[in-house]
Amino acid sequence: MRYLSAGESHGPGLSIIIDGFPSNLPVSKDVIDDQLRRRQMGYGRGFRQRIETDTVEVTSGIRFGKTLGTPITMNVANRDFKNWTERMSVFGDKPDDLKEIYRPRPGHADLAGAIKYDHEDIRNVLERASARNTATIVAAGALARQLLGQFGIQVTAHVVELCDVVAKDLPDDLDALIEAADASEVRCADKEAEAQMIARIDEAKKNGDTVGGIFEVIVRGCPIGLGSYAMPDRKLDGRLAGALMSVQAIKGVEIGLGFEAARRFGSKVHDPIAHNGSRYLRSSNGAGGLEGGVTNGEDVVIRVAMKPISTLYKPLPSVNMKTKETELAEIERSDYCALPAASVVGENVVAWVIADALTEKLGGDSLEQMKDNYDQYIKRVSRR
Ligand SMILES: Cc1cc2nc3c(=O)[nH]c(=O)nc-3n(C[C@H](O)[C@H](O)[C@H](O)COP(=O)(O)O)c2cc1C
Ligand SMILES: C=C(O[C@@H]1CC(C(=O)O)=C[C@@H](OP(=O)(O)O)[C@H]1O)C(=O)O
Repeated sequence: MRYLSAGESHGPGLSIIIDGFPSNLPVSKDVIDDQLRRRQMGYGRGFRQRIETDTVEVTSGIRFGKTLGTPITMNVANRDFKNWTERMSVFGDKPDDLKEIYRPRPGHADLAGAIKYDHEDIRNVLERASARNTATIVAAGALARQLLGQFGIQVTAHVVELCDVVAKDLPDDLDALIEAADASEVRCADKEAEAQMIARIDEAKKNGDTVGGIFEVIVRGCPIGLGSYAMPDRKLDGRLAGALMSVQAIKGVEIGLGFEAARRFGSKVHDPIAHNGSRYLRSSNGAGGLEGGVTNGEDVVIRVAMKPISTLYKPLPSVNMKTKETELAEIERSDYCALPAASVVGENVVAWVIADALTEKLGGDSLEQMKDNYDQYIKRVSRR
């Protein structure tokens, strides 16, 4: 499966075209819209989310609520465009009084993008570099989740650290963990930590500053054998890390114990193998469900680090690219913290990659063929 996405943050809208999705999968617009709604939420978001109420418009690839196996086109409108019609006009003339951006914001694509694409007005860079684009990625992930649901695979995420606040008291049971995260304004299942996290966001806002943090994505129900060790680009750990790292502001991905594994002896890292009479299982999951780039039947567990939002209301020094004078960086309307939203993006990105690996494993033309092949495969697995 693959996709191409397009769209500027304050242009008319965003689009995504998905290719390779199997046919005959019942899909619901409500499920997609619900994921889009979740992506907009979270304490610390800026004013933009009060303007937008994201919903998807599907213009190809689905008929009578089922996928056709042909390219699926999904569009998400930018409600804010009505406030930008002249400044973001597609074919109109540039307004004489247009305020252009010349002072790149550290942490953004502004400087490198303006030089790379020969843009004077940095808006030409930031419009596409913006994380607004994650709305379409989430829409694709929301379709993928519906495919995964047919095979009992569930993808969830929750916030484990925000700035220097660490969630400690987390429920062991996954359903309870997710219920608590869903009820939290910062998607953190530890109530005490949640209050401190909210305080950190308030502190950042008060100081014209921003915060990031870490979220964890958990995939339950993955069969053993997704991905492959045979070629580097088929390794599922690399594909997951690559997809997550391509999300705006994501700067680190750990699978299982991740960096902690490097600090321990092997005997305290690797997961002993047992058999309970019907299947192989592990007494620990330091590998995070992936060995050799292949799922091993345990939960896939990934931790993802997001840097603090780059636009600072109390800006850092920059350079005016017109005059080369030292000036403060541009201020663009901005979030203070988008970690809860990023965790929803992460969930959906992971859902996409796992669905891609599943269609690869099972043959992805129709849901029926996938199901037949899944049943056969699971039978074979149970005989090993
Ligand atoms: C959901 C989400 C919302 C974001 N909101 C903002 C924002 O309001 N202001 C901002 O400066 N950066 C925001 N970012 C981060 C920037 O888009 C990102 O840092 C920038 O494009 C540079 O890319 P890089 O951090 O991946 O290098 C957001 C990121 C995500 C995932
Ligand atoms: C629009 C979204 O996020 C935007 C991501 C973003 C950035 O620089 O990445 C900057 C802000 O844009 P604006 O200046 O329009 O408020 C965020 O609001 C969204 O997530 O829907």
